[in-house]
Amino acid sequence: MTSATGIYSARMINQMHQDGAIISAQPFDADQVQPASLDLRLGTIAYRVRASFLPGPKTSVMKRIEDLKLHQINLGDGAVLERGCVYIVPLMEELALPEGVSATTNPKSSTGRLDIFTRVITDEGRAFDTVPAGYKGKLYLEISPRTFPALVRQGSRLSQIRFRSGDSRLSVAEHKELHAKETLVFDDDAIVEQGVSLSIDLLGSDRGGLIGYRSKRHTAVVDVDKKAALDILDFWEPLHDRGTGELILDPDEFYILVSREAVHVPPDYAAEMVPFDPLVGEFRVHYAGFFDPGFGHAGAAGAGSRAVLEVRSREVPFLVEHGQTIGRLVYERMAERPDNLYGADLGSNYQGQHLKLSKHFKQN
Ligand SMILES: Nc1ccn([C@H]2C[C@H](O)[C@@H](COP(=O)(O)OP(=O)(O)OP(=O)(O)O)O2)c(=O)n1
Repeated sequence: MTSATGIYSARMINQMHQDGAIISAQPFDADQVQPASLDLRLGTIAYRVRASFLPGPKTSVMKRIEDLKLHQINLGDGAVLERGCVYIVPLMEELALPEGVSATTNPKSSTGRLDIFTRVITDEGRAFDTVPAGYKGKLYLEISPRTFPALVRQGSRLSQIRFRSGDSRLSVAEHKELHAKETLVFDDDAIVEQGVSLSIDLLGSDRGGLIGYRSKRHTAVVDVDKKAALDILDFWEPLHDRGTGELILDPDEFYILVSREAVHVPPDYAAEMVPFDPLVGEFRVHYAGFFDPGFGHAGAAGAGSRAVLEVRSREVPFLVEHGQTIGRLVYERMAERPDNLYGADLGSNYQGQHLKLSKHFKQN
């Protein structure tokens, strides 16, 4: 195994699996290892709990589940997870990480686009979605569908994990340098600081004024494992610009919007979208997410790819305007260039996307 610092590539993830650092009773699914991440699979049982929690030092997740459990559900034949309820599911993958290798987890983009709130918890964990270096033990997924009831089963993949050694996030100067060389966002006025800023497109000029979607309430169930199965209009209300370039976010609603800028992740890098500024608390990109090496890369048929924004207002109705900054893409070095890039024959769902709902909907 190479000792290079940075995000682990698909090859290095497979190597960790062979070396016993990632343990799973069942072999990986064919497309489970992505260019710079591994999808995590649900195990056989979901525990419905009264409240979300972090175990903290000296406590295991199972111990907390025993205290907070309402009932348990077998996922073997599939089960519907209800809106607003909190479930904890032990995952099929376990870890025995070498010292110096840590990991972070994040909902898959498809999960975020369905407003299914998910976070990974570890034994003795003090933070969500954070796996400390050298962690040995099980992984658990907290799941809470916020908008649509979700049909899941053993093996469903709702979240993903990224491994890294050291910290290879780029500094301000390195972001500026990489942007000058590779163009990270296609915008003449790009703001490049600790990451590149992304703003909202509320004109939809290239889509006949379609600016996004607002979720409907009281819908049918979404089967998380079925692609292109659902009619958009049964679940979403399309939103059109009426010449103002503005939108009032209702705090009780969930929105899918799109970035104004096309984005680019060069092959030797991975990126993560984070809220623009935690102090701008009125609205946020809800789940943000991992961006793969090669996303938006012309050499992987990605030129022009936009970032999809899952947006919620916090407490009050909040007016957002075309071009308003909403998120930040922070770049990190890969430990090595992945053999395959996002979009290059990997069955990737979102390469080259503009405004795009999750893969579960029939796209017109
Ligand atoms: N808020 C976000 C998060 C991610 N992405 C893009 C960049 C990612 O490289 C791509 C795929 O992300 P995931 O791997 O998280 O998504 P899925 O696993 O659901 O899709 P795929 O099967 O295509 O990998 O989507 C996006 O446009 N907007």
